[in-house]
Amino acid sequence: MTVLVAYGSAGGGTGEIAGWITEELRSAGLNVDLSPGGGVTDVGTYEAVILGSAVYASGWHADARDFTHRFAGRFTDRPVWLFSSGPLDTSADGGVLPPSHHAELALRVLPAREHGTFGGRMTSEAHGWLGIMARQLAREGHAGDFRNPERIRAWARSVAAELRKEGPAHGTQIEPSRLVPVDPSGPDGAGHRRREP
Ligand SMILES: Cc1cc2nc3c(=O)[nH]c(=O)nc-3n(C[C@H](O)[C@H](O)[C@H](O)COP(=O)(O)O)c2cc1C
Repeated sequence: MTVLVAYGSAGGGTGEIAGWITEELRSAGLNVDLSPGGGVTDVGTYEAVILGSAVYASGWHADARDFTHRFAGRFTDRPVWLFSSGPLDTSADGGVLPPSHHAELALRVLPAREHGTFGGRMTSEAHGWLGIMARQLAREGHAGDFRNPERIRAWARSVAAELRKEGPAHGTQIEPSRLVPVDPSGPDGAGHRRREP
């Protein structure tokens, strides 16, 4: 089974998380391609996808947003998992955090079966605008690495176990007729959304 791990990351912290997830999936015997979401042009060959993003100002990185819009409605018969990396504290390890509106949209339109939130990382060595913000956040006491590799790796192992148990033929089964168009001119217009029951 070939799995795509795609991500949006400005400072590299979320890219590293995607790398940890990739390692766990490969250890479980899965073939995995790892790529920034913006570089993915074709998802036809993948039997499952994990899409993750850093959170900035309560929203997803452009690479993850673009992936969502580009491939809306393409995973009705294949499983998708989502993750966000953001909080600069340990709140993500303390319970389920609500998804951002971009993650909420991706859950509906890809569609995806689950969204997990992991802590983020902000270091004052970041360059450019990130560095300026990071130094500001550091002054306010928010800088640090709040990612939890063990929790992230355990999450990836549970995804791998689900994939191996279900096999390639059993994805998130949503009939195309249950997808209805949304206004693509709207701020979150992405082609389709799941029809309300
Ligand atoms: C300007 C700025 C805004 C941020 N806004 C949020 C936010 O709204 N919610 C959140 O959970 N984390 C927020 N963060 C924290 C980032 O999501 C976190 O640092 C993340 O690990 C960055 O990932 P990256 O290194 O892959 O870009 C913000 C960080 C910066 C610098």
